[in-house]
Amino acid sequence: MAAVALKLSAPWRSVRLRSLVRFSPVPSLKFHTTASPMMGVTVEQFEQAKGKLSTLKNDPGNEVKLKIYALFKQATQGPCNTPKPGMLDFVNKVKWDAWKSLGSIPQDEARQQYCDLVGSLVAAEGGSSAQVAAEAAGSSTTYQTLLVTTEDDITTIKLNRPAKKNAITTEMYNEIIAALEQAAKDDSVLTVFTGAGDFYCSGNDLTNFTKIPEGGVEAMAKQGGELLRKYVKAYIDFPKPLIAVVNGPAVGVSVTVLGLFDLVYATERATFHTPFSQLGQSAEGCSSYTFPKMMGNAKASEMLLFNKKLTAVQACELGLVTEVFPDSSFQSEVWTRLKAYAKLPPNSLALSKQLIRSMEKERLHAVNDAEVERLVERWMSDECFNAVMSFFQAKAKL
Ligand SMILES: CCC/C=C/C(=O)SCCNC(=O)CCNC(=O)[C@H](O)C(C)(C)COP(=O)([O-])OP(=O)([O-])OC[C@H]1O[C@@H](n2cnc3c(N)ncnc32)[C@H](O)[C@@H]1OP(=O)([O-])[O-]
Repeated sequence: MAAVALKLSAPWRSVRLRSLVRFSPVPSLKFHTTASPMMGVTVEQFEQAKGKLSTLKNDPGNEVKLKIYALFKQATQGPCNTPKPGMLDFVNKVKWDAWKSLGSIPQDEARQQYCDLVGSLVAAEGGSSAQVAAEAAGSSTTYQTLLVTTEDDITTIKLNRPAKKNAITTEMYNEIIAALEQAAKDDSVLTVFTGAGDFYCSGNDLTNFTKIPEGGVEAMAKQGGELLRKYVKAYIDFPKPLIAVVNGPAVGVSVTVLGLFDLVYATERATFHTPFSQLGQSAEGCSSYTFPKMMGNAKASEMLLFNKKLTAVQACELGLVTEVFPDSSFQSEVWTRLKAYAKLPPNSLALSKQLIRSMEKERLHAVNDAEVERLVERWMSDECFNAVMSFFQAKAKL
């Protein structure tokens, strides 16, 4: 999609660009209610976000404009069910693709994402209370793969590649590290991780293995190892309460690092899967230490060696998840609670967290180093190569 969208490039406010953003049928929104907050966004807030869009001075780029268009359509009309435009109808085809790529995400989730995205664009231009967290240090970093916002003393880092089930690309690892560094420094009390769309995260993006640098597979494995070490370190050293709002299935590295969070809230729809041996790989995210510690060797081995996928309730029984919520009330219950927690004295919270973690820090860094060393070897193995190839030949799905 990116390649086609680039061909649409036009200056902000040009006729062609306007046709992308304004194309949306604005009137007659089909909401069930006009007042009740759904996932924290009211119809009024959605309308305000729509109004703010026209005040943007800078062109956010075609990728973002398509995303805005798609979220608007999804928020107001639901999933895309219209016929696919013909191959030669380029503009309508990329718009249709963008809308279709949102799959079946609910209208309230789309409305939330729409407001988050518009809010972060407005904030990046310096005009909103919904501040982009990355701006705190004076540099107006915007993220390509994340939505990062700070509101009600909570910095939220939302993985934002719903069409790829939030699989983590190399760029995304780097952005998450940067977002965590920024959240550690900003004024927020809590930092929350969550995913856009119906998945929390499908783990490491397997296309990372197909980008072989000049030094070949060995260089790719070494660079990947360094990035992973830095990534996991960012969680180990994170100084404030870190909370996962697991909005759907979670796979691989997104599950293992949960052992480094302070609270994990999950919808009943979530599952937890670490299919390392199936992929010819080995445990990471400090899970070879945190999982046996929290659930005992036998249960941890079932997950880390034998790929057992846990339901949210099972993960809660084993101590990986703090609490499970019905899917229908997940967002409202969790956010109500988090907003109340964010009013607690911030220094007391941070210091207590650091006390709990401090005994473990050195050990966790050592575990991270050892796991990365094993993985670098694994990534050069035939077992791993064959598993990744099977995925791309569509032979294998978890
Ligand atoms: C770094 C440390 C070591 C490793 C740690 C790990 O995390 S190990 C764990 C590593 N993780 C895995 O092995 C998970 C591999 N993924 C799967 O097995 C399945 O996609 C699924 C079960 C997650 C979802 O099945 P579903 O039928 O509900 O949805 P769908 O399949 O239609 O997906 C929609 C689109 O997303 C794409 N996509 C999704 N995930 C990935 C990914 N990780 N990568 C790349 N792409 C991914 C998928 O190709 C498709 O793209 P398309 O065709 O539209 O261009």
